[in-house]
Amino acid sequence: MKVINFAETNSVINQYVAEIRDVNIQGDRMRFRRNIERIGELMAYEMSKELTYSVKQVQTPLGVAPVSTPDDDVVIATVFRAGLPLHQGFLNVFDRAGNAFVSAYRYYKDKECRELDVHIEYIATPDLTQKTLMLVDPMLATGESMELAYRAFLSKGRPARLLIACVIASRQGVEHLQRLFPEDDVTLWCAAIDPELNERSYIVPGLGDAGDLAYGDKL
Ligand SMILES: O=P(O)(O)OC[C@H]1O[C@H](OP(=O)(O)OP(=O)(O)O)[C@H](O)[C@@H]1O
Ligand SMILES: O=c1cc[nH]c(=O)[nH]1
Ligand SMILES: [Mg+2]
Repeated sequence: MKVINFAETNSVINQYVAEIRDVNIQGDRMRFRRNIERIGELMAYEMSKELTYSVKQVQTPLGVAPVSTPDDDVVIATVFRAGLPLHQGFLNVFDRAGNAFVSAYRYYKDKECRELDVHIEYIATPDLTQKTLMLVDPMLATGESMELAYRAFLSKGRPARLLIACVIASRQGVEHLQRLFPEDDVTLWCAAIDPELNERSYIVPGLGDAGDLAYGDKL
């Protein structure tokens, strides 16, 4: 798997990442969601450069203009709930894309919250056969949710290409995906890679719980 980390490049993405991490700013839920959406828009733009293009002749009122546009049949796929603002950012760019969703939640098996399981309960997707699948989820912590989501989507057709995007990844999550995708035909785009997971499998320094920050506490 190839890894592209936008934190290694100077761009305005870093400003949005700073704001979603900042404990004094992230409490503004609308700003938090919109910042993730904006990161999605910018990532989608960068990822659009990796698609397959061909020249089409476009009839203008005054003549014919050759324009190189993407030919990929894109499906944007995400994981409820935290994935929704990132998904929207991608959809703002690839506005004709298909859309796929799974619900996955991290479930602690013990009272001390040390043993984690991920449950997938709901899936809604178009046929993914021969599609360019963009799997987007803001947090890549252990990597379990991303792997299970991918496996669930595979049961609905084998895509021609897989592109993965997240906002904050942990080193461990990246290594998890590298084991899952040893070939260079899959690329992971992320806005930062953090060094650690804590004992509850949260990314450190990370930003906290992305789903709660975007949509509020849950029981
Ligand atoms: O790599 P992992 O260890 O599997 O963790 C990553 C998952 O955690 C977040 O979802 P969460 O389970 O917090 O659900 P939520 O979106 O409902 O808050 C995030 O959106 C990922 O799906
Ligand atoms: O740090 C983390 C890990 C998983 N999910 C989150 O929202 N944050
Ligand atoms: Mg969460």
